[in-house]
Amino acid sequence: MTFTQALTDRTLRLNTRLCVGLDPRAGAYRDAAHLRAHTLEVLEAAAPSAACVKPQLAFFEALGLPGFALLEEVCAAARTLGLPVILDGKRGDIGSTAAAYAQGWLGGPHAGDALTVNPFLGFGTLTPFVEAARANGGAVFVLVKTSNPDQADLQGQGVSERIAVELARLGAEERLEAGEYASVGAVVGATHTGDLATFRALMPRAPLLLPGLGAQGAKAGDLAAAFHPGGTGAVASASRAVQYASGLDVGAARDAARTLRDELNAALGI
Ligand SMILES: O=c1ccn([C@@H]2O[C@H](COP(=O)(O)O)[C@@H](O)[C@H]2O)c(=O)[nH]1
Repeated sequence: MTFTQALTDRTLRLNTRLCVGLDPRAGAYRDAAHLRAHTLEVLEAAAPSAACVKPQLAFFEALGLPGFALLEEVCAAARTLGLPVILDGKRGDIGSTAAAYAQGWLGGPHAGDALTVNPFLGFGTLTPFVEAARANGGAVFVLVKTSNPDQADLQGQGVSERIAVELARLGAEERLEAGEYASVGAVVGATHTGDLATFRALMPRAPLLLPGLGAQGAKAGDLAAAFHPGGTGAVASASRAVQYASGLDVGAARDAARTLRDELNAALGI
């Protein structure tokens, strides 16, 4: 089963459109062992409410070698829990270096099922990522319009729309059954509620990753336009609002994930 098939399958089977972000912040813990234990506990607690999990590579890289070991553990635990893994690395470079990133993060020892990718260096530089994703049954989520206010500095002037059109073109290369999604997805901030319908329409076969739920102010009730009827085609992501819902209380993380899942479903009338 490919990443997008697994994501749709879990979305419908568990009735959840929530992506749980894992951003383990070293400063929140006594030591590395505490960080490791809490991160794995949150993952397990939130999993029943999650369609997928999104470890943010920056927080693992910041830990040095033990961070890579923990990332492998997180990916293995996610697979045991049946959770597709989106690595949030926002990689992008000239083509030959992009190929190395793609090899490492979509096929290497720390590989996820999907990777976030930065298109700033040009559409041609997406090719190694797309090829690696397709070869491995994985996916890429390309930055189209990020959730942060500063995105307007560079992503205005129709730039996001141009990226979306290119992603739709790439997705159209794939032979898909009805209800299936392409291996080329898009990151669209959940904070841009007024734009969700436009991007959904521009990229009909692309899975959408909507970060910004919770801590960045986006509300589950405002995201319905990103989904197809039946509640497929998108996942909304929350990291701090789950992992640190109430300090390091794992029960609160479990409850927060449940609440966000239910709020997303309520917005869709599901
Ligand atoms: O447009 C984007 C793309 C990625 N992110 C990442 O998602 C999480 C958000 O964390 P919260 O705690 O839910 O705010 C974080 O890892 C970002 O790097 C994003 O926020 N916006």
